[in-house]
Amino acid sequence: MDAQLKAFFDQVNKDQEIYIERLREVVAIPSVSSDVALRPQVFRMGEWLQKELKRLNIEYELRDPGTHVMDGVTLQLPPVILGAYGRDPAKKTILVYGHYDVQPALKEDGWATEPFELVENAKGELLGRGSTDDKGPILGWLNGIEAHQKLGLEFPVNLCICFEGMEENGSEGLDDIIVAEAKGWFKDVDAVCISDNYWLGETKPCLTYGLRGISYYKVAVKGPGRDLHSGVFGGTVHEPMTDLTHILSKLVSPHGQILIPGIMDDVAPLTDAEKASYPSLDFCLDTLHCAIDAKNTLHDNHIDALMGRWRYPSLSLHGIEGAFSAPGAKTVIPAKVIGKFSIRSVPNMVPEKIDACVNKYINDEFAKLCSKNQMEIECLHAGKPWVASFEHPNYVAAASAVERVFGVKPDMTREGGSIPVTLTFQDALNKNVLLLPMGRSSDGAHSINEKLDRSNYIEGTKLLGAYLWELSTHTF
Ligand SMILES: C[C@H](N)C(=O)N[C@@H](Cc1c[nH]cn1)C(=O)O
Ligand SMILES: [Zn+2]
Ligand SMILES: [Zn+2]
Repeated sequence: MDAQLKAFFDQVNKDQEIYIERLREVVAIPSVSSDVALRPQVFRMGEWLQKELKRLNIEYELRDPGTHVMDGVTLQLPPVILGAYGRDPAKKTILVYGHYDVQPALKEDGWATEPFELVENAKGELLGRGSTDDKGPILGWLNGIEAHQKLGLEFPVNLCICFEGMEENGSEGLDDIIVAEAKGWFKDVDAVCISDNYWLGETKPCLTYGLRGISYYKVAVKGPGRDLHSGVFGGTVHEPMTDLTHILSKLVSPHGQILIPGIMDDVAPLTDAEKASYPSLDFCLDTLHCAIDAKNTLHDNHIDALMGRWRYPSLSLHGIEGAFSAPGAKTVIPAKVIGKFSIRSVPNMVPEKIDACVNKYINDEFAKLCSKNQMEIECLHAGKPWVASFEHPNYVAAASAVERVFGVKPDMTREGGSIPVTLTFQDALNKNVLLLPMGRSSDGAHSINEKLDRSNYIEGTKLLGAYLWELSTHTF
């Protein structure tokens, strides 16, 4: 295996410019799943991937997740792409999942460069929406296959692929497809790997065994039949913005404490073993400050900060649709406003209980206002938290691969973000799931100036390949 891996690593080094051009091509496709106008671009990105699978002789089929309603419009959901590279019964079959949709991005949000044009800066950062989340990692798997083909090297495992285009928008329809394919396309799967999260810091790779869940809400308040002049009507009407901001201010304290009764009841207690696992992690407050480009952290020690990030729930306010947000001093009373917030959940919280607590509390708080406006709460999507066993050979193989590529043992981490489908894979396939991140903590996923460092992309491509080689030597 050593000789094959060396050849593979050399090939990846040699082809790095090709990989970067490939990343440039996919970043240029604005596959934003949460934007009605950009939905065709998500399909375009799916087509790009299908072409690539064909080029690499990867057998594939599409699954149609159906339609959904977004912003009052019925839309076709982008296809789930199922691939199979090799079906040799003598080899292990590893399922890799990734998503080809991205978060929204506008230059005027504060990007230094055009978000959908890949730019490499002097620090070797590849800037562009989706570079780290999750187009770079998806390409990492495909680049690895290409490198093996160029070398005429037999692939060490059968690779089963599941790429979806709705992860950033609730993975609508995917759970049903996974359950339906558990005894179909996924029937031979031995283990699952997802590369869609980030290192804890800047230098040390990690393996991730936990994710928070997410329950995403919108609260709409509507009053007058149209927007009003605040000079003419201010002081005469119940203003929707006033009601909404009052409700939003009751959800979470400025110190991050969730104020909804019952929400914290099911949070798994901290065990001694878990407590003991924090000090050895390669993480400090400076790492966090560097990732957020500021020092306004809630906690004054890194262990509490980590716990706040991945083992306790949090509630974030995201925005208000319909509110005046342009420059200038428009004197409007918006007729309808929609507040957006989400709760990141942890073991043993369940979406149904979260939903019951949120609905009761917001209805009670709105009733206290005695407002003549109308208020409606809707959960847009919900996914459960996930924690796996990292004793499994899937993790052992990944740890060996990290040592081969980076010369260090990885940290074992959890993640504050959510990939709801992770738990579905674990439960429906009854197989171990591993998160093997490619990018760094400072990559700015979902934020402005998202990037993937050239070294993370290239070494990460080696890591994904080395992991498959390591897996081929384990029995499970
Ligand atoms: C961790 C993963 N790369 C990610 O970004 N997941 C998203 C999923 C999501 C849910 N609603 C919208 N997006 C996240 O954690 O926000
Ligand atoms: Zn994301
Ligand atoms: Zn992602």
